[in-house]
Amino acid sequence: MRFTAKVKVEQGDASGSFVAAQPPKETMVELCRDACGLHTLVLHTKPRPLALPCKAPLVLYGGSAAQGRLGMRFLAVKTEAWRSVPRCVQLTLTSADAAALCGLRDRLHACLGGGPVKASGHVPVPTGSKTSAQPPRRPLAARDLNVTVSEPRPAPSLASTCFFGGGQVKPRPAASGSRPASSAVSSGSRRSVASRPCQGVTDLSPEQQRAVALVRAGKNVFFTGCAGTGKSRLLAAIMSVLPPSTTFVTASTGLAACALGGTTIHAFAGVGRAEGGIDAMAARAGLGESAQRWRRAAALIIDELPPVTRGSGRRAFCFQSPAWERCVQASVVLSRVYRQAGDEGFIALLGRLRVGAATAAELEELQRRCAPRAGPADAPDPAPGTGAFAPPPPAVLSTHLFTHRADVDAA
Ligand SMILES: Nc1ncnc2c1ncn2[C@@H]1O[C@H](COP(=O)(O)OP(=O)(O)OP(=O)(O)O)[C@@H](O)[C@H]1O
Repeated sequence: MRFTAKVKVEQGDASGSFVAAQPPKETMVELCRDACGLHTLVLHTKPRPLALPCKAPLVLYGGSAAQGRLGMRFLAVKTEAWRSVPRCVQLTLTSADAAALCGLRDRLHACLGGGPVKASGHVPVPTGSKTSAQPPRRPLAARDLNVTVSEPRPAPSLASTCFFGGGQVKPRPAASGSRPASSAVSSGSRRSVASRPCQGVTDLSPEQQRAVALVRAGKNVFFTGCAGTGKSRLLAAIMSVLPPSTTFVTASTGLAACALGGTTIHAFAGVGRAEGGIDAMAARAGLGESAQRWRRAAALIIDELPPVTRGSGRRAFCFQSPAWERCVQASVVLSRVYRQAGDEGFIALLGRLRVGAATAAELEELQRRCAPRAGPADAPDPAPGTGAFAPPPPAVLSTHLFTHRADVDAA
């Protein structure tokens, strides 16, 4: 098939970030087959045509084709015109001839082995091409996301980070030994690890170095430790040895993800709110861009692993799941406390707090050091937005940050 449309071409680099865009131009568009039977989309641009092989991975955005607009994204393209590196190419076709756009959409969808085209929204194309000589890739299946949670066992830790390398990681070469020329890490909180300088790995403690070595070896690693044991610092060191284009940094809550400059694990996985059971989640994860993320990921970092629950079920940590045993190949517990070094009593108290073993006297002592609240000590928290809220004198008017939309709505 052959027709004319206004075509906007955007090019991305190998990591999928767009680096160049050409404004929409009236262009002859042709869908043809090459000698091997592979469908190729040819844009008759000048000085030479651009031929894009219609094989996986290709994502169609066909919901607006009937309104005269069709989008598509080709990943890992090597073309005659751009010989050097694999590219991501995104096309936006607009045409008064909506029938032609719908026809092209349906042909592409069909020739890639797709099912019926949805009337609206993204049209994800299965990643196996019937016409390609390559064997089709296995779609993501429920077993890829098997996270069945078992009966809880005693929780070994609270704040923790998990790294999944899956053996495919190609780490950056080992650090040269000197610290990079950038500012030092601020102590205290897990503020923006992503924006922190590359830590280098030589000034790490032996246990931190062991974790980095395991990551370099492509193991799936879990690391944890009390407050101030250098988890954030270790995470920064791990991130500095991994290639950013294939490393995905996630956390279980939006707040923790923001601090890392990453996304929530749900957003990365493409499972929405993780509703509808494992098969439904796997189906959602296998669509469009989330499937591409899964396939591109050589390393996955998950920071903060709070206990989770399904409905009114009992809360359980992910390391209490049988899937944990299958996935995690090494655990590292950081034992040396750096931040509170020298205050053994406080370190011990933080350790007990972490496992819920602090005594009533210790909790009282901590309460005593908190800023005073307005009103009687046992009064319930005033509800914001009800007019009952009064800033506590002499007061620090605090900002409330919520990680869940429901809490914001309820606040
Ligand atoms: N190997 C190390 N050598 C010297 N100082 C270190 C080392 N590792 C961590 N630190 C310092 O210890 C302090 C606490 O580190 P970090 O914030 O990484 O701990 P954390 O375990 O993430 O703490 P929290 O659980 O409270 O978030 C920081 O000031 C950090 O620079």
